[in-house]
Amino acid sequence: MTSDPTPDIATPDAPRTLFEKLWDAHVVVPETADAPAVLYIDLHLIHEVTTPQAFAELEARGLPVRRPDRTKGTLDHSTPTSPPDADGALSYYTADAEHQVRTLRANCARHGVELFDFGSDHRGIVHVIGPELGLTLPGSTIVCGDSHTATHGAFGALAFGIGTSEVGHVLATQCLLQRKAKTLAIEVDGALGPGVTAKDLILHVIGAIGVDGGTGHVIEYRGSAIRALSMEERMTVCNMSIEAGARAGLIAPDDVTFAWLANTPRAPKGDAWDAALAQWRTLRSDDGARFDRVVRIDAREIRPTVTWGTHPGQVAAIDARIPVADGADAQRALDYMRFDGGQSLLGQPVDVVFVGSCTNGRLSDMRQVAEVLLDQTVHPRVRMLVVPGSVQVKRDAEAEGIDRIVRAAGAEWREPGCSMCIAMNGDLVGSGQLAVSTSNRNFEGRQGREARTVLASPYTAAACAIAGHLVDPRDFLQEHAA
Ligand SMILES: CC(C)[C@H](C(=O)O)[C@@H](O)C(=O)O
Ligand code: SF4
Repeated sequence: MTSDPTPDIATPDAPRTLFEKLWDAHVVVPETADAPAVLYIDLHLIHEVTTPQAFAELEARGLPVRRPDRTKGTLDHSTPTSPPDADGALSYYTADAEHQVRTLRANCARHGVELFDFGSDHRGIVHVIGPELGLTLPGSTIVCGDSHTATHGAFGALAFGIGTSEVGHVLATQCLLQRKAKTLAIEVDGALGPGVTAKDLILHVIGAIGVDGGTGHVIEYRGSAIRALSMEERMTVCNMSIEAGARAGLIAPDDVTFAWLANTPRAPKGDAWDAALAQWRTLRSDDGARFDRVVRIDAREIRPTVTWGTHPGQVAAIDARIPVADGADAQRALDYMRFDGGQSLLGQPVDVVFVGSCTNGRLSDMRQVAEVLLDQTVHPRVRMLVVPGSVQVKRDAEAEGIDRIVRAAGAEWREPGCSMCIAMNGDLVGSGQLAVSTSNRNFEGRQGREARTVLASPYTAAACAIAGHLVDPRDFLQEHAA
């Protein structure tokens, strides 16, 4: 990795970065020394966890939702991933979980907001359904009361995760108060090796820049390795921008983006599509545009990468040794993970494997898992859950027979939702158990009390499920191919 800061000089007609173009196009009132800018928001996505108080605030002030047509709701965090019983009843983990769901349903009905409820073909994790429906569009501003809203930046949308009080502001005004962020270009060049995925790339990047490496910045991912990624892989990368502390992540839209969007139900059609496309093609950083900071990464150096600690910056290549603690934080992480510095990651026993989440719960992730699980058996010690990110992902995967491959291997094929990524719905990792997880956070207790999380790619997760311990997915994929 190299890092060369560029001077912060801007003239009115200077070439602009993609972030600056998106920013300029949405400023309603420019920022001053005393006040942040007022930004117009094109799309507000909402879910059951961060909206009850926001709607209550609206009610208390007697305000309507300003743009119900630009607000879309889904149920994902607190939802069971087991199917309804014979009477159609769902088994919620807690009364609170059920209450959140009922509250969002009532709020959406009262304010005329479309909700992708149970029974809807469009329900799923908020960051999976926005893109797959074609709600997430290049050049737009998107907010959601959820930190992984950065995912939508993969389409060249400026997408911020916001807090509950901001959710209230956006519901009431369709605007957001924001200070302009700095820009960080992460240039990844070269080709990824076989068995090395977008997840490994982003874990490697966060390891290189640190969990606060993006603080105060909007990251634009650039370079030949990024251009070569599929749309779903780009979402995996942008999704984890927040884990590097960034306000948002961006990838300039290109033909890969446009081809993906052309197949979505709600993207513009006909003449509106042609007009949109012409505008979308201008959404790139101009040659010579200045970034506040540039970091360069060589994709050829990236190996399958996992976390060994308790934040997403504590990473190592799967075939490397766990680092020896270089301070109290690292030692605490090692103690929590019950790892010794200097040990090999390979061979560490695994109890649970979770495939899903807004990072890796899309069809291509399901396909990679099926590729590894085909004609194999999950190790008897391991509980493996495969949770599609949306109803559509589940249907598409089932149409390809992926559910049958998953079940035949002895893994569970569940209903869509956030599930074990955050364990709010009762899909928990047991105390002290080691989980290999395709999600994005490995904080203490994230997947259950004293649960130990190793973040990994779908290939790595599936290979570990079969082996019953941490393995290099490349060995597995090679054996398979042979
Ligand atoms: C529940 C929600 C507010 C939270 C977030 O903001 O990200 C969750 O999605 C997470 O991943 O931790
Ligand atoms: S899948 Fe996980 S990270 Fe994504 S929105 Fe749900 S809880 Fe948050």
